[in-house]
Amino acid sequence: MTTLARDLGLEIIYGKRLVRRGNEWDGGGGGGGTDSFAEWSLDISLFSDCLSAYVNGDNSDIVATDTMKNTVYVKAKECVEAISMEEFAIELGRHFTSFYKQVTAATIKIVEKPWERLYVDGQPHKHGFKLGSERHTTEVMVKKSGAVCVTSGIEGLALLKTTKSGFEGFIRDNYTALPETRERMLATEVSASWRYSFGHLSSIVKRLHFNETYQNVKKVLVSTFFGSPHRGVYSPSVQYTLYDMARAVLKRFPDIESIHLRMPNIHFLPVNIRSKDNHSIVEFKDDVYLPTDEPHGTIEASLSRFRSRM
Ligand SMILES: O=c1[nH]c(=O)c2[nH]c(=O)[nH]c2[nH]1
Repeated sequence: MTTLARDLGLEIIYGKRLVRRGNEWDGGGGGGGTDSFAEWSLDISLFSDCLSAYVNGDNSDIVATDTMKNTVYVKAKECVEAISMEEFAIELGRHFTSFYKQVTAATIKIVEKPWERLYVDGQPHKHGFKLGSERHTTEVMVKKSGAVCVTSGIEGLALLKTTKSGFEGFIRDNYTALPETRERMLATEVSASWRYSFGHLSSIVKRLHFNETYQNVKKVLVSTFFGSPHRGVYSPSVQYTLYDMARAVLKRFPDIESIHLRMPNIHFLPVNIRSKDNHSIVEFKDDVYLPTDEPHGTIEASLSRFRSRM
């Protein structure tokens, strides 16, 4: 921030939201190879020394938001091979902060539309995709100094298990109606974001495998939530399971510094129906539930490698 901007209490950020790009990377061979495809929605924010535009109406230090949008397509065109969202965001941040003297930092957020390769009769289709569910996200900040902060994430990872979950021993008072149980359904929609430990563009020397790490983090989250296929794992609360999942990710991936998890507790209510004279019409026997979205519990936490004793 310039001195004048500080005196005015003004912090300047501007950018372009929801820039959408679809990219096909040809597998070669005139349609004979295996094509890749990605559809992304980008938000660009620039921290910039363009005070005069705000204070005097002088636009000479403004990078037009239309130019930001065009930059996305020019940089996309330059990517002749499939690239991860994280690497693309780093490249955009590097461009904005090094090309324009006014731009001190850039934040790029990207959400991927979950197109997945289609399988026909168990065979991966060379150029066919279908829409999946959970979304890969990233947020990258690049500063003019070369400092970089990369987070990746997942949204909408819906998980449900029919047993091996309970909730007991919580505070009971005059307002508590919830029965204790060692047998309930557990359903959630996980949102996770994790921060990588490298902090400077110069430390990014080799091609980074963000897509592979994304897939592997997802696997660790899912397998920790469910446990082994036959025995599963007992969850005494969403809180305990969330912490277990966060710990498993930090343990498995040394280049992840911290992780934030949000796991709503999506309730499936046991159905019990009684007549006016208290005769049971439907009695719940771990079978029929009323699925609900609202209200739901929200359980979240962040775990950081340096503050934990891992
Ligand atoms: O796993 C749970 N954690 C809670 O904090 C909570 N609160 C509640 O009503 N049910 C549950 N379940």
